[in-house]
Amino acid sequence: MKIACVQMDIAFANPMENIRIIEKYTVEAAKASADVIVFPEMWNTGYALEQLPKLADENGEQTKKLFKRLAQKYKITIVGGSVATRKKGKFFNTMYVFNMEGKMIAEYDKTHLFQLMDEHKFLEKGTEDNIFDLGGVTCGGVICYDIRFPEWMRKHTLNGAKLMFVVAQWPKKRIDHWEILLQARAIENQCFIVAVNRVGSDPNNEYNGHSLVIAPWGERLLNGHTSEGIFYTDLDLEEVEKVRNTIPIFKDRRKDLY
Ligand SMILES: NC(=O)CCC(=O)C(=O)O
Repeated sequence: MKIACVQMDIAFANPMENIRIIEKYTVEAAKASADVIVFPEMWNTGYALEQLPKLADENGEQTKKLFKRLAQKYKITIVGGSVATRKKGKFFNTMYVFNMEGKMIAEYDKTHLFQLMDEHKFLEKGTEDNIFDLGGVTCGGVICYDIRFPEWMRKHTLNGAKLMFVVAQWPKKRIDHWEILLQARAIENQCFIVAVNRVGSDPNNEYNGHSLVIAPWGERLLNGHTSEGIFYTDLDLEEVEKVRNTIPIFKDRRKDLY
């Protein structure tokens, strides 16, 4: 599975410009024969939370139309980062996943809202997990702050996920937490993690990428460091079973105790 990780800058409060960037990177990934492309968190608006009433995507319609068209045209699966949406008058931070036939296979609202960036003042919490199938591989997807909740990632791996996608706008000042938490989540769940963060800045934060791909044994297969651009990785998903057979944590865990 060849995966394209898009470590992009995000134009603040400018969805049209961000759509242009998304399309540009999708063309580039298709030319490189990637199977899957992954975008960062809230790529349509950035953290322009106060402007959501005028900027949020109503029922995600604009994003869904875009992803359907791009997935079909370029024959690529889209793990769509996340976008600011409005549903029934409330705002959410929503991930959409489209397969290469252009069919939507997942919709997930971020479940843990990050108070330090004021999400709780503007957004609603999601209530469902996020499991989907990519060519016979069970995958999961979470958003940024969600990775601080090991129980949430564990729930996805207990439900079969062998590959977890993480999309983020994780600021530079806590980038060491990002790297350590992701590596721990991969090791403790014995799964692949593909984690995409943005670069650039907004009025409140600076972002320095460090998109990571981590193997189930914990090796870092890719680090986007600080550059803006697209990074590719090829995953051998059989690694998951090998690691799970070597140290069988899913068999050894004490369901009778916790
Ligand atoms: N956008 C986010 O959820 C940021 C999470 C974050 O920075 C953290 O430290 O956690």
